[in-house]
Amino acid sequence: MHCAEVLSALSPVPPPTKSLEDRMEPFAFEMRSNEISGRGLYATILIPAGTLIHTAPCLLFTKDSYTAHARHTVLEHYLFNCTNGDRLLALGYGSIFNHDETPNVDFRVDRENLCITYRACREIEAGKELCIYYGDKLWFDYHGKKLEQESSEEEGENFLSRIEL
Ligand SMILES: C[S@@+](CC[C@H](N)C(=O)[O-])C[C@H]1O[C@@H](n2cnc3c(N)ncnc32)[C@H](O)[C@@H]1O
Repeated sequence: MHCAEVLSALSPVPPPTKSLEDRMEPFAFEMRSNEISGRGLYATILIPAGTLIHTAPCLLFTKDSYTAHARHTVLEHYLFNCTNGDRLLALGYGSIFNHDETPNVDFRVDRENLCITYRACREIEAGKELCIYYGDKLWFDYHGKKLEQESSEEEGENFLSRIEL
């Protein structure tokens, strides 16, 4: 018996059922782009209400580092608010959910564990875009609606702020 066969007999490793590429892709959604809202996430299967769709690990920007640096960069439109003024940048697909005023995905900001979870808040048909609610003050044209002007004190207050655990 060759050495490799002995090792294989001692600790058999089941062959992978999917290619590495398939295993790295999300299961229930895919990313697509359009000219109006850029990249977004779309259901590839029927997603039942309450399904955990994604957990995004996050990078922390303290309130001070946000105020001094991040708010002056493209990150301003990607950061999620924490109740203490800190901000989280969602990694993975967490920053790709677009906004809808009747969202089909709810999110929870978990400052302690530095993650954000996204759940279907109703049943979502295959092909539908997965959207969250950013808040009342939008900084982009939403279906032709007038944009709210930001005041300096309020800047960021309603952006991507939802429920913090
Ligand atoms: C958190 S990012 C979402 C991902 C973004 N679409 C991308 O390609 O990076 C927020 C940005 O997406 C765009 N966006 C999100 N929801 C939108 C909507 N309903 N209509 C138009 N643009 C939207 C805006 O440009 C906004 O600044």
